[in-house]
Amino acid sequence: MASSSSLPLHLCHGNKLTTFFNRSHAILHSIAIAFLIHYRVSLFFQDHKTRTTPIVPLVFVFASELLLSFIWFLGRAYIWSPVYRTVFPERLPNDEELPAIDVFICTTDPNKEPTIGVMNTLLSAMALDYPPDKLRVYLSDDGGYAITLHAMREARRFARFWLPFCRRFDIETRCPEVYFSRTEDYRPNSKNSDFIDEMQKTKEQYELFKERVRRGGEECKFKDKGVHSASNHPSCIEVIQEYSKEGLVEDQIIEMPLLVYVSREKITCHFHHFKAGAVNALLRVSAVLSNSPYILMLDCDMYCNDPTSARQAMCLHFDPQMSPSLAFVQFPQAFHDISQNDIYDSEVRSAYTIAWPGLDGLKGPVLSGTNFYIKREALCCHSIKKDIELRELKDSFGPSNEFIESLRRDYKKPNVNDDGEVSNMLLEEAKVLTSCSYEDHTKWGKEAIAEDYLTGFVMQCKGWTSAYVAPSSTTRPQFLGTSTTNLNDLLTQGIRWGSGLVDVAISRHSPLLYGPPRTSFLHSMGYAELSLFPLLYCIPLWCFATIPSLCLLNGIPLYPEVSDPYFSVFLFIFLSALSKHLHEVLITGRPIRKWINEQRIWMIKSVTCHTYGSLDAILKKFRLREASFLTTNKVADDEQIKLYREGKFDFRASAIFVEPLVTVMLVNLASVAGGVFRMMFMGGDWKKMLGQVLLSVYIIVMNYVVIEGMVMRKDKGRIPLHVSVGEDNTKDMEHEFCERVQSRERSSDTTPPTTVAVATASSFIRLAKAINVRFGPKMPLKTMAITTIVANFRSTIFIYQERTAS
Ligand SMILES: O=c1ccn([C@@H]2O[C@H](COP(=O)(O)OP(=O)(O)O[C@H]3O[C@H](CO)[C@@H](O)[C@H](O)[C@H]3O)[C@@H](O)[C@H]2O)c(=O)[nH]1
Ligand SMILES: [Mn+2]
Repeated sequence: MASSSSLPLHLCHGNKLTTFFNRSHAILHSIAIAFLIHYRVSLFFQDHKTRTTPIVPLVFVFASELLLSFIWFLGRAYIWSPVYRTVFPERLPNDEELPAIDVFICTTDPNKEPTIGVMNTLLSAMALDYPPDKLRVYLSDDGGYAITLHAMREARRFARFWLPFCRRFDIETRCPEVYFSRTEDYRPNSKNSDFIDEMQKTKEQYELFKERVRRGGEECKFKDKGVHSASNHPSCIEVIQEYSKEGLVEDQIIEMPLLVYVSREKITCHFHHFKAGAVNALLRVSAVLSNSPYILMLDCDMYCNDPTSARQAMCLHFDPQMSPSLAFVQFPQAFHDISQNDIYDSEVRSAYTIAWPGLDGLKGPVLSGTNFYIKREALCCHSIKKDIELRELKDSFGPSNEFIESLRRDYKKPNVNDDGEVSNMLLEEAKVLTSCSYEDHTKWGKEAIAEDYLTGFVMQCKGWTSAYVAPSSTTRPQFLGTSTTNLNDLLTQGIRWGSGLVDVAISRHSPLLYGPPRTSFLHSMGYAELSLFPLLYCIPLWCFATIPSLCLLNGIPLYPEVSDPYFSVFLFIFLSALSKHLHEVLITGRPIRKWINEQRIWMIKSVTCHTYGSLDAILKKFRLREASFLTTNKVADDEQIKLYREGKFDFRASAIFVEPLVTVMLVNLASVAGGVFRMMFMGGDWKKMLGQVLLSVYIIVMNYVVIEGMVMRKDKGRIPLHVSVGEDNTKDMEHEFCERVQSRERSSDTTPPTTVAVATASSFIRLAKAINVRFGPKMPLKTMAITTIVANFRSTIFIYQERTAS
């Protein structure tokens, strides 16, 4: 592939100064950690008679310190040699030389993913600045809803107005909803009357389109109600064709991408692998229909915000040095609904500004589920050589001859005639390819061929590389989606991610074990950080949130005395970690407030979704739990948006999320109060306890919003006095559990504990209930085991309290 000029298509640069600073900091911090380890280890070797602290809390705290240090160490991979890329799409060769691209869009549930939104994504992809005969857009509808198919036909009809309009006036915003909802910025030359006319006309057509979808939606609802079920339906594949020529000049030919609706077969009892399964089905269908060498993957809410993204990606795919091994070009996930304050860190800043550029400097970023241009070859058939046996291929890819043929052949044009008609034979084949049983006894089901993080990792272990292109300060984000901007959705999504990542961490593909011979150690470290962070944050953070404070309450010191030189080691590590984070936030151009928000949400996530996610993964490993995929809600709730914009936490979240927060807060508040009381009136030694006081105070100050939600706020988003649980089927379980706890409480012979201890204990019960609710309905026995452990933890505290008192 020849470039039209000798100028490079892209540049790749690092930042020497920042890298030098980061590496120096890493070394300094490591030395401090070495001192810490030395201090702790020597404590263990001390004569147990002179050691004032009991061994159990010490072991927990030391283990937590080690875990946090370890995950910090893994994260150094990101700062080691990050790179940033600039692309020059204008230097690409002529359009004739550009390769074809299949665009995959996945949707599943019109109730959570409004159809108009999905169609906007579709239209924005159709309107990409790329030769239309080289774009083929596939929409996978996992629910198989008639409304989606209907809307797609309407979208094609509207595209006859939208596409020419965008091309003629070189419109940058090619998502119609966004374009028409803007008041200013009707570029390019708003004064041009021709433009105004066209714009008005297109706008009218857009309104008409929405109206038709809405009306059709009602009819479809009726239809869908009858025989249809989202988890049980036959496959349906349709190449969307010309609707009618109404409203158009006779021989007006508008070049349009091929548009295909795909709904794979679903049978209730057949496991369908969620999005990964949908993508696999798309891979097969598109192989027999168009077989484009490149694929763009999009979530249904991720619209193309910069029409040049395809050309940007080609700048890297055309680079003769990178191209042979380059599997995919990843663009960041950016969101259109992020507020100034962003209390939940919905933009996931650290991933897209630190981790991805960091990995890009090693061997390439993680496959992020959406917004990437990938080589088809890298996804399924890189190992195909001409002499491979047909039988072998069928064992891997299933019985379809048509599909296997596609592995060896380059399609110059889609297997569709000019009127958009496909032969019946091919449609039948496509149906076979999307049937539930097609994957049986093949590699499709076993090797999760399309499962973002793992797919990317395995690919890179096979020698493929990837590249990351973030928008510069002067260019637009390439894609924009809907983020999770309320606590419940955020943490629910967090459970799924945590569970998926830890899944990999405890599998045979665990990055540190599977990676090193196949990919560099640094690169494996980066991958390991990503897969382990939910697990390696939740354990230490639970420990730090409870053990030091409970020890403070009981007058047990865990950290060196203020006068001890080792105290400064601890202080240094604490401050060094915080200031490094602050530095990172500032160099990525965010305000200090962002740092506070990230610290807070890090703690909140660790004790909630990371905990549940890790638990989920571990239980799945032992087959005690089934995989699940709760689709993220993309419907905006005004009340929620209002709270998010005002920067107020929305605690109307499931009890399983709110309970742990309340627990941790109560424990720490009680401990600081009790600890200070002890020091002032009971002759405690403040010098020994200062570390713990500081830690608890830090937790309380950072999570002040929880206290505010508990006692100060009066709006709907506050934490209700009774965090009631809405799930009916868990009610009985919960009731039974409460009974048991209460009867045990009644029969216990302990003397009434202090009010502080009651508060602590009762919040542990609430926590136990929360865990019970999450894991209850599916596995009563195991849940009981877990809850009993937690409840016993509570009794342990009681006993502990009594012992130390006497
Ligand atoms: O059974 C399913 C479930 C989901 N989806 C689609 O998968 C996409 C992602 O689902 P969403 O609920 O939006 O999840 P998010 O957490 O927002 O998505 C992030 O996390 C996913 C992995 O958990 C990645 O696959 C996504 O690309 C990434 O954006 C959506 O288009 C869905 O329609 C399906 O096609 N079939
Ligand atoms: Mn999403």
